[in-house]
Amino acid sequence: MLKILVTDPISEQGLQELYSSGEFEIIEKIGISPADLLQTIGDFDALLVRSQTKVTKEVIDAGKRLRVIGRAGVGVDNIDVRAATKAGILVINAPDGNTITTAEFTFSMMLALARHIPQAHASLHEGKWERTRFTGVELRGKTLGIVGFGRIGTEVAKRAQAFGMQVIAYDPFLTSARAEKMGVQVATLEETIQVADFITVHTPLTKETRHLISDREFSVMKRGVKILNCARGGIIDEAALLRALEEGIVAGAALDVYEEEPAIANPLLSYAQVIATPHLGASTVEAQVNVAVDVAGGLVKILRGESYPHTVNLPALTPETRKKVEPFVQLGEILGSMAAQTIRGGVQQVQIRYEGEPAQQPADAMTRSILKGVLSHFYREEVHLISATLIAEEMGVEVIETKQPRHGTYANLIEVRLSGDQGTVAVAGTVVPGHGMRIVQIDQYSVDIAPSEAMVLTWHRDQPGVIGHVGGILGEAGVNIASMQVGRQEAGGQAIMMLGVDREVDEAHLKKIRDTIGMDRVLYVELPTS
Ligand SMILES: NC(=O)C1=CN([C@@H]2O[C@H](COP(=O)(O)OP(=O)(O)OC[C@H]3O[C@@H](n4cnc5c(N)ncnc54)[C@H](O)[C@@H]3O)[C@@H](O)[C@H]2O)C=CC1
Ligand SMILES: O=C(O)C(=O)COP(=O)(O)O
Repeated sequence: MLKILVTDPISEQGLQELYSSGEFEIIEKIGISPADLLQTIGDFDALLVRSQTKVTKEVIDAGKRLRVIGRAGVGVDNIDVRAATKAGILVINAPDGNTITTAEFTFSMMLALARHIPQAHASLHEGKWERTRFTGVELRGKTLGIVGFGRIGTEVAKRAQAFGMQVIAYDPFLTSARAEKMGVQVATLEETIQVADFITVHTPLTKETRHLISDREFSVMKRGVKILNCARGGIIDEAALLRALEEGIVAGAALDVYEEEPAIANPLLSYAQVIATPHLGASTVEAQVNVAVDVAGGLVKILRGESYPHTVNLPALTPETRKKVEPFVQLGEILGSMAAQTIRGGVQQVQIRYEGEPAQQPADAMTRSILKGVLSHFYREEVHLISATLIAEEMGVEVIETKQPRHGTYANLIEVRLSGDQGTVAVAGTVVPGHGMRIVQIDQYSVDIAPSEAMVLTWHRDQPGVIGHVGGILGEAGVNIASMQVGRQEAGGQAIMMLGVDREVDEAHLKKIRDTIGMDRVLYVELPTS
């Protein structure tokens, strides 16, 4: 039975999805220590976390059986996604379930910041009645700068507009058409933070967004600006925020997330102008049910071999697109594998040409599959669809894709051309509806043969008797020939023979074939046909 480890608090309703399927053994070890996690993870096929568990490279390396990591929420910065990708482990999340909750939370923080509610509450609890000390400001008429205009940023903008605020936003993916539709001004980061009275960040934490707001950015802000971070600790440089508070640039900050969590000894917490919560943005009953149900459903699907839309390290396809690309994904791996087994020496470049039908589809899944087929013959470890692109990049293999409309015999065609230190090889194939895959070209030779799990390829001079002779040797080896195809450019010239065989051919008999008169090269290849 597949085993799922749960290490952060996940809503019961989500876990119920897993338990009720009856297909998995579920072990809950909430708050497991990093050392225990390293000890334990090796027995599990899936890991389910929120933001507390740090899924480091060490954890991933120790997760020998791990196939999928599920994140009940949005941010995956607590997971070493690159290491997971390299290891062929799928990372999935649940980005839709906590958007409204987090937007509402951000807005609550903005109101609290504008009206000093936490400070006034604390003062009254201390027995003080300080009515003038906590005079605030209205949101109406103020400008809100939103950095990161994705799901949450967009919902925060809608709420701000309802409060009569002007919204200016910076997001590299925000088009002016969308901004206009939303009634939002699109701007650069600098413009956004320069004019805003309130600034809120809603990007993920990545290499690019770490310390996106630092000393330089604080220096251009309006004096007395109020700033919020309900996204991720580290997007705002905490040391720079401290300096900006000291200098009076920032009049107030609302923080839900910190560079280090739990943020027990964070110096920012000693500032009266800083209001702070312990990473509560997504903590509502509704959001926790939503994300847990979504991600648990995703784990079930992935472990059953089905698809789930929110894959972090593998582009997701709609069911219709998946149906269309699936045959080409299979063909791609076979072509890649065939090309890799026929090229002499190593591979430095993979050129892929999609023609006709596959050219109309997103190439990613097909390209990954081709790379898997190619790299599996050169890489020391197993190559997965998830890891193929990253491994090609790490091996320094250049990948070039081209797409073109149908212009020849075939309604669909994929050509894989490999180049390396000792030469080039090109293999092309097509999918014939109702008849399956066909290999239709090897280098300069046109052929037409169904790929089979085991094949013998010979390059020889076109002359009488070769086919019979090779057939005789295979017969002597007890190897049945299931299919055969010969290609040549001209009578008596160079030719190729491709034989689909029912089982492996041993080295001794391959050598006998090699010793046949006129034979240039003989290869036994195995293709990933199943
Ligand atoms: N405090 C909490 O409990 C919660 C925090 N979050 C955090 O909020 C983040 C955003 O969540 P969603 O809006 O759902 O994600 P999203 O993916 O819908 O939006 C993120 C946006 O940031 C933009 N972005 C990326 N790099 C950028 C850059 N360098 N500069 C400006 N914009 C950039 C993207 O284009 C995208 O539009 C999550 O990644 C997570 O870290 C999410 C939920 C709860
Ligand atoms: O979804 C996110 O990115 C969050 O930050 C929520 O984190 P949590 O699941 O509450 O630990």
